[in-house]
Amino acid sequence: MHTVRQRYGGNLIHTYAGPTVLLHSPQVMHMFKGCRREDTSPHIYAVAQAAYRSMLMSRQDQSIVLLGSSGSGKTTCCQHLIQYLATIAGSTGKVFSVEKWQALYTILEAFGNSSTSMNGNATRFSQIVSLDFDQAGQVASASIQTMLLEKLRVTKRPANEATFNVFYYLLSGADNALRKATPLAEAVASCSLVLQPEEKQKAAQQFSKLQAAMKVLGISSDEQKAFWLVLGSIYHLGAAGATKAGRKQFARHEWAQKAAYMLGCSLEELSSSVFKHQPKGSLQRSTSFRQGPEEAGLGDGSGTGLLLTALECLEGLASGLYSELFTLLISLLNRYWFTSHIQHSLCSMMLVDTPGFQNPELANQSRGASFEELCHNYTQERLQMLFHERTFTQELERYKEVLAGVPILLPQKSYGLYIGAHNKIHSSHGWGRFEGALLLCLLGPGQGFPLGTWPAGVQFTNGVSVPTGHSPLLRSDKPRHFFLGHSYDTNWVEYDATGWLHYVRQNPAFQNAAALLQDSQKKIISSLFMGRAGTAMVLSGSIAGLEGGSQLALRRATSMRKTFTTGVAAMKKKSLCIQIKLQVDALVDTIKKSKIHFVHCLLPKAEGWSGDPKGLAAQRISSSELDLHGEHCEAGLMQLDVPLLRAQVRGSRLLDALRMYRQGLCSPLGRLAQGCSAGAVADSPLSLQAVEELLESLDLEKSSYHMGLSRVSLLVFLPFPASPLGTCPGLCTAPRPSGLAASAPQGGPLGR
Ligand SMILES: Nc1ncnc2c1ncn2[C@@H]1O[C@H](COP(=O)(O)OP(=O)(O)OP(=O)(O)O)[C@@H](O)[C@H]1O
Repeated sequence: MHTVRQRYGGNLIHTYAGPTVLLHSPQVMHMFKGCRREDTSPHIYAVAQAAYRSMLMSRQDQSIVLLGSSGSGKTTCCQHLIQYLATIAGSTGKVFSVEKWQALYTILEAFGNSSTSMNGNATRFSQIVSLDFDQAGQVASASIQTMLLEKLRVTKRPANEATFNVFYYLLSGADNALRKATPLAEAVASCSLVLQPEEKQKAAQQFSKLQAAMKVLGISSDEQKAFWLVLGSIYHLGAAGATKAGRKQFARHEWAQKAAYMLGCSLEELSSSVFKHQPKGSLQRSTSFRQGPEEAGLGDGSGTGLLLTALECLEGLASGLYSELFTLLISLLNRYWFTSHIQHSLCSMMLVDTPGFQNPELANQSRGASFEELCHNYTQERLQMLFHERTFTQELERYKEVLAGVPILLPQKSYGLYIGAHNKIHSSHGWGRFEGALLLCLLGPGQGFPLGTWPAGVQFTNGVSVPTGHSPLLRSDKPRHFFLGHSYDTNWVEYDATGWLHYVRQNPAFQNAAALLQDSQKKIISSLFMGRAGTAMVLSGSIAGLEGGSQLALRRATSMRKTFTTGVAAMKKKSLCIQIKLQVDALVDTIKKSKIHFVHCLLPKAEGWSGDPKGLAAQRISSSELDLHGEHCEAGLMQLDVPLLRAQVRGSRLLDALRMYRQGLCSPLGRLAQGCSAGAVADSPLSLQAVEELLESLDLEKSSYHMGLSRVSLLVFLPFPASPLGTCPGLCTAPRPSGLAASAPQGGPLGR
């Protein structure tokens, strides 16, 4: 029998396997309600509570940023955070019930998730879910902005990975009426080749769930039908394929004809949207885009060709259609959330969930990582950089005077990112000028760090010196492959740069998708897409969900648009690579204006690690960790991969943060201790005043501390008298509630 140990409210709870202890339930939520951060032990509800309380006390926007590897539980945590806030804060007019949030995630998971080698239901886009709170601390409105959708997944993806869930749901779940209304019969028949019977049954159930969720969030049956038509047309375009040589055209016209019918246009119109405006030229390869990249290839993988192949044109339109559909979906979801009480919102809580670190090797895959995976890793790195800035740099800056003379070892910045754009990568390094330029424009510009030196001759930078024999960028012995050391070299990812030139060029067919939908002869399609066109869709294809609603939502949208429209960005935004960087800039700029709470999610186990300690991933971590391979521990019923966990903890710089904490920084109580340990209290009247100000800035009640001449004493908190969770098995006590009720703060709404 295994013992599960869990701390709640500073009290260790013991329970035994047998009676199930729910870590996430309304009962547990109420244990955290109203608590202060220092009263609670680590739990995702504690983070939600701390952010909520901080927002009520300071009236400052808050954000909760989730970091970690793919499959480490970020989206799951995000859902728990929303459920906590929706339950504890409540909403005006009961508009924002937990059921409605569940409906939102059902829809997002259908259209934005897919099965990857690292996660059976991986998020393939980045999102900011914002809750706007009113004077009473209740949710008054909400909105969602999405960016970095992996739209090319509809046309090409790593071998053995799936496209977006919704395709499988639709093709498995469409009933007779829907099949009659949309010519999906052939598509449904061919889908049965892809899915096993039990998978098909599950997908069909998910389709019913999706339809119900769309109804709950106000998406009408006509609107839904428009969605199924566009999805069906994308599927048929894939089956139509494109010619291998000669004139650029569809390979199988009968499928293209069906796609045109579903889109409400003629075959000629569809054909010209896909292939027109393309310079004539010889075609190198072509096949159906439903194959993997290895099979499909990308015309000019050598980096020398400049013409788009017929297949690339087709990929452009199909991914453009999906991108437009996703943008519309987000717009419709926001339409629902904005319906009520929009004028009264005062502060926002932003929940940031992005696809986690991708490393095919962790899933025992021998392929190199793709460009899309680089983009997700880049986003994670930028968020980690933000963590570094907020946790270390700004904290030290804040207490610079107090800490004068106190030795603080600041962890170095991750240098995997900062490749100087102004340096040239020569072809002698094994990968082409274009791929080098691509990497540089994605990872480098404007970072403003001084130059370092890369031993192999390429100059790049990290803001600190590169340790001898180490480089964040290494050549692979495979052609057009390279390694990038993410998370301070704890997560080496091998990339395959074949065909990356594709991403520095505009694909006109992608741009044609919007016009095709707006000009559709099918009213249910054209009215929907025409209706949403305009200023709200300015960044269509990049950021979705910029419609106005509450003042706070408008402010966020304006801030994001600004990132795209000012300075150098405005001139270069036509480059797809720059667009990716700008999307991440917009994400980071938006949350930077708020108080940020970070949640680091850790992957407990990975196929590519635990099974083979001598695997490539293991060989590329430092020797001190190599010694510990094979060390696994059992916690409860789960096998943990200790070396993998250790690498993640190192990569997230959590230990450095804890060290800072021990030195007296990084938390209200820590800051208090720091005031004492630095000897600041008795040194001078000025220091004394600084400590007083410090204490005032913390939300500690005056009665909970005593300030003397040389030290500050914290008064011992009294234990909480009774448990409200008598019915919850295994939980014997609860955290001490603070004097301030979370949903009804003392001293007036949103105030002290
Ligand atoms: N605390 C947990 N305990 C057990 N399983 C969990 C926990 N959190 C998440 N999971 C499971 O792990 C899987 C991956 O979770 P999730 O999709 O939330 O990860 P993620 O970090 O968002 O991944 P990605 O970055 O790929 O989107 C899911 O099947 C989920 O049910």
